[in-house]
Amino acid sequence: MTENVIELHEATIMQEQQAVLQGVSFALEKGAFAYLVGRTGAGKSSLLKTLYADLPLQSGMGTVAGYSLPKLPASKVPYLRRKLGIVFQDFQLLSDRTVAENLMFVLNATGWKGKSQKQQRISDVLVRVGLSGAANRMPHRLSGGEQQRVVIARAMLNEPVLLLADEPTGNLDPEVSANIMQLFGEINNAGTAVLMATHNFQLIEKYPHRILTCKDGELLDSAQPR
Ligand SMILES: Nc1ncnc2c1ncn2[C@@H]1O[C@H](COP(=O)(O)OP(=O)(O)OP(=O)(O)O)[C@@H](O)[C@H]1O
Repeated sequence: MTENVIELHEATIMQEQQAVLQGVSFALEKGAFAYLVGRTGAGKSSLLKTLYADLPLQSGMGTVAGYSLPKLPASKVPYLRRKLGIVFQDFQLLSDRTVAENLMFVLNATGWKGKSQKQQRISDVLVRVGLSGAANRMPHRLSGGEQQRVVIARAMLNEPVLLLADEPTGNLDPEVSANIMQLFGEINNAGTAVLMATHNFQLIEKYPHRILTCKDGELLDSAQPR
């Protein structure tokens, strides 16, 4: 049986009291990779926010990582987020802490115990993103691409089943963007599903995957052409 990490059925994606997308139905299987595209304001970020329960799902059905979205109580949101890795365009690292301290902050906030286990996990994720030497550096001393790798390492701390990325290469030059895409590919090959919003069609051409398109208030799916 295939497991889906995302299932939406006839969902309406809302901002304030306005419907941004209607009749949204799609599933993303465990370990799959899909892009989310569409013009500015088409609803990509709103859809992602709904998936990580930053916006409520008020109409339609939806589950993410096994959590049912409609009426998800606020007390359950941290448990859902622990199953997800979330990566944004602007790096959002704590600027007054080292790379390792940024990662430790998340481990402490998500209930990890044991100093040596935590240090080991930090070391493992930094190796995975190719930054094993950066643990004691301050974020602003790193390049944009390196900072984004730290953000990806942070997103991987709790071994998410799903990585949600909103314009993760938006501020990076083409070569660094390609490196970040290769890293997403490795993470995906290791079994984490990825849903990535992007405007970068060169990357999509170079690394082809299923494409979900926000258009005219609907979500179109390259896997289900009309
Ligand atoms: N916080 C908010 N409050 C009210 N409306 C919002 C809010 N954020 C976005 N919107 C509106 O929701 C619609 C969808 O915006 P959204 O940010 O999801 O689009 P997007 O496809 O991610 O765009 P971009 O590519 O520019 O990031 C837009 O009409 C936008 O003006």
